[in-house]
Amino acid sequence: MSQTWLVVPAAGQGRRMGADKPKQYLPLADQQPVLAHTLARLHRAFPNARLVLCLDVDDHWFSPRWVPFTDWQRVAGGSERMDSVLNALHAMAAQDGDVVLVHDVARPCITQGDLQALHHAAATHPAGALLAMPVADTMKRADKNCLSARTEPRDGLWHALTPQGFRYALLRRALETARQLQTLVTDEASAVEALGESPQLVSGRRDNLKITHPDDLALAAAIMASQAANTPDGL
Ligand SMILES: Nc1ccn([C@@H]2O[C@H](COP(=O)(O)OP(=O)(O)OP(=O)(O)O)[C@@H](O)[C@H]2O)c(=O)n1
Ligand SMILES: C[C@](O)(CO)[C@H](O)COP(=O)(O)O
Repeated sequence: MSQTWLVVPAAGQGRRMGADKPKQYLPLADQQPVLAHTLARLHRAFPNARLVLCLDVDDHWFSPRWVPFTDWQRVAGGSERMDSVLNALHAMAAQDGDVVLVHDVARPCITQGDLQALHHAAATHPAGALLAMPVADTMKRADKNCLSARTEPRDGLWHALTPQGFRYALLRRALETARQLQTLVTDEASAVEALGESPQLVSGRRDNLKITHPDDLALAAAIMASQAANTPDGL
């Protein structure tokens, strides 16, 4: 029986947020930090999973009281998100066939339904899977003066979200290859695609917000309040 692993990249500095601490430690609903909310949602879906938490080596905000998992470890983050994830993969005592879900700590609004749907797709599709949502807006290409140069075709365009899930051996090979080629990837699926594989797109909720800019905090809090009010069996 393969094990499920959760890798949570949480070593970012939150520069675009511009706060006095990394955004994963900013208070959200009931004043718990973003990190605590994200881990609670992951634990509700996968209470027996093994958690690998990527934290900056100089992180002095983290507290283990926010980790509900019994089986967890922390690893040092890297200079880029992909380095943090690869550090986690190198620290895991995983089997090649284990399922690894990678989820941004900055996405606390993730729901149980999306988590279970993604996990099933990652466990059944050989090239893995990622939550994503089809582009619904007209897409513009800006020039250097922030003028609209042209409209990009949006047919078949999706926003990549997280979690993204893969068998351990495939994900480790993909990220190690990206590093060897000095290719900077901003998500795991990019590295897997570069191997010639095609991960499954799993249509996810549009409220799976990545907290990035200052106004995202109030938006995330509003989403979580709405989810709590409209999901009788919990989130
Ligand atoms: N070296 C890094 C950079 C990012 N992340 C994590 O990757 C996720 C997505 O990254 P992003 O939203 O860009 O977070 P930051 O890098 O913190 O934001 P910014 O780019 O504004 O500094 C976040 O959960 C972040 O903590 C990480 O673990 N290690
Ligand atoms: C992984 C990700 O959330 C998918 O959209 C995104 O690529 C993270 O990018 P960031 O620049 O590290 O926030």
